[in-house]
Amino acid sequence: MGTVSDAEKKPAVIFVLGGPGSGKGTQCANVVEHFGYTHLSAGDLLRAEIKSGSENGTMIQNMIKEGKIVPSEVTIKLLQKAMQESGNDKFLIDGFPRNEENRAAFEAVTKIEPAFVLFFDCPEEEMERRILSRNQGREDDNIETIRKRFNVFLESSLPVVEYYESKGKVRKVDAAKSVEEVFEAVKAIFTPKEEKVKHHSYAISPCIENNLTLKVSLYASFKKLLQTFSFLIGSIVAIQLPFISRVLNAIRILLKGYREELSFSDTYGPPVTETSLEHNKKVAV
Ligand SMILES: Nc1ncnc2c1ncn2[C@@H]1O[C@H](COP(=O)(O)OP(=O)(O)OP(=O)(O)O)[C@@H](O)[C@H]1O
Ligand SMILES: Nc1ccn([C@@H]2O[C@H](COP(=O)(O)O)[C@@H](O)[C@H]2O)c(=O)n1
Repeated sequence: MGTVSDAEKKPAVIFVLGGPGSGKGTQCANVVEHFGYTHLSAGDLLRAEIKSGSENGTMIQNMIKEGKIVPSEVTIKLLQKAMQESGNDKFLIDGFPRNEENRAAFEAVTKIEPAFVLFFDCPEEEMERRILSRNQGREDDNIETIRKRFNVFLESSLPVVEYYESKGKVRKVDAAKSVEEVFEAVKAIFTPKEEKVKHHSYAISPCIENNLTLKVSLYASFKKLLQTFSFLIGSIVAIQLPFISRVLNAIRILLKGYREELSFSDTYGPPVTETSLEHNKKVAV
């Protein structure tokens, strides 16, 4: 079996989908910061194309104003160019594929299948509220175009989500919560299973982790040593207990004898020996 050279390796792609204003761009920025992906927003690339004064600029501008979907070949070329220029090999492709044509054309042209689809699920009223207070000067952030975009999302974009759902590739997030809460759910999706078990969801830098591991293993070794030492001392004391008590008893008897001898000589003069008794007898006679 042949090996795949670096040049042939396909980049990892995650499609980020959800209704207009569901928070795709906001969360992609967080994922970039934490997980090193490159964020490519199809909408941003199209808006940049208008600004660049390209021949497609006017057509794109009109489509965006109407909330319509720009032909796939235009968007896919912009995405491919941005991927090549990024120098990265893992991408969050935000707001794409917006319809079945986008999806089929991307797979046919790039031969890339997404690793998964990150889908932000948000009620329409919440999305509308967010877009109307976005204040980024976007031509399509007005109530008339917003309604059109919602219809396009329901009719053309949701079927793409359903397609990937049938392939088991959709990771759905409740996007109606706060930015922080949504990111907690997103983080859980991007954190590999073994990491979650290892760190209980904490992200510890490898340096701190190594340091901690070293300290923990040193402490464990020291504790083991201490346990072995006290076990040894305990065993010696237990085994030698009869001997030790005999020695102590002997010492006690010796001391007792010595004490008695001392008190005898103090009260009655020199200790009574056979010779002195004999001497006393002699003196008495
Ligand atoms: N969880 C959230 N709670 C409240 N406001 C949010 C939340 N997420 C994003 N926002 C705000 O809502 C607005 C839309 O968010 P964002 O631009 O990320 O959405 P989007 O899905 O990328 O939209 P679009 O598809 O229209 O580009 C922004 O002003 C953003 O600050
Ligand atoms: N695949 C796409 C993505 C976007 N568009 C057009 O851009 C508009 C804004 O998109 P956002 O993702 O920034 O909300 C969108 O309404 C479309 O007109 C597109 O054509 N194809």
